[in-house]
Amino acid sequence: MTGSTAPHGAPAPLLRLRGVSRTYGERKALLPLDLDLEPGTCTALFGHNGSGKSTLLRIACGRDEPTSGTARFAGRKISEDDPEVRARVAVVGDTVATYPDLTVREHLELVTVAHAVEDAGAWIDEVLADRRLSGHAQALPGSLSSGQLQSLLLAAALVRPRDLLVLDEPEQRLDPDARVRLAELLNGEKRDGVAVLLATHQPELAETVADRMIALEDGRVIAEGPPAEVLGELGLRG
Ligand SMILES: Nc1ncnc2c1ncn2[C@@H]1O[C@H](COP(=O)(O)OP(=O)(O)OP(=O)(O)O)[C@@H](O)[C@H]1O
Repeated sequence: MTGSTAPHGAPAPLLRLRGVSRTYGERKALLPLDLDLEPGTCTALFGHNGSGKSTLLRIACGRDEPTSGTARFAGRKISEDDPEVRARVAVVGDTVATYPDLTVREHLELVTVAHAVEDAGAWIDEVLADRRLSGHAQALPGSLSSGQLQSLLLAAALVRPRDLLVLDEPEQRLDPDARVRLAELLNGEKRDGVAVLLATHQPELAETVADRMIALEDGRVIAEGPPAEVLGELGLRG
């Protein structure tokens, strides 16, 4: 699915943003920027509250349209209304949205049915175990801790097919052990050829998983490059 190749032989970017900006009324949430994301790579967005990370992620997954510029996924304008985008782009948002009357397992079953996943039972068991949720499979969301709810959001993205994984601060509410396992998970996604785009407030996560880091401030790119270099520029590293 991700095997397209650019004319010069390098993998074609799965996600290509060109001159993308977003304005809300008078507020410039995002100034024009470019971003290419290739299969099997991870780009991390970093910046203070309100710097524009979620705005960029919403455009990248087709939930919002840029005020200017173009956002393309696999060569076509990205929109979450596009069945191909819904089939290939998995999103872990920054807010927890669950059905209060469905168990943890039923949430994941719902996702696998929607995405026509075959042999979903065993796969759901595996994802539940990886996210340390096996003992809560029959629990309703209201009885979960905030970290367990976050793990459920991650699990819902993992039980379905995906070529692009977009995550908004996936480390939030997770304990240190779960954060280490999150980094392992994202590196595994890259090995599987998934393109990963995440916003994070955790420099260690960016350094462990990201090939490229984009630091934003007031909607503007203030540093961009390998995470160690960007964190150095920001004075957040040795
Ligand atoms: N729907 C909206 N209407 C008006 N302004 C918005 C809207 N969404 C975001 N903004 C503004 O755009 C700017 C960027 O917000 P955004 O949510 O992208 O920041 P962020 O970097 O993700 O912050 P955080 O780290 O707090 O999640 C902020 O000034 C915010 O107030």
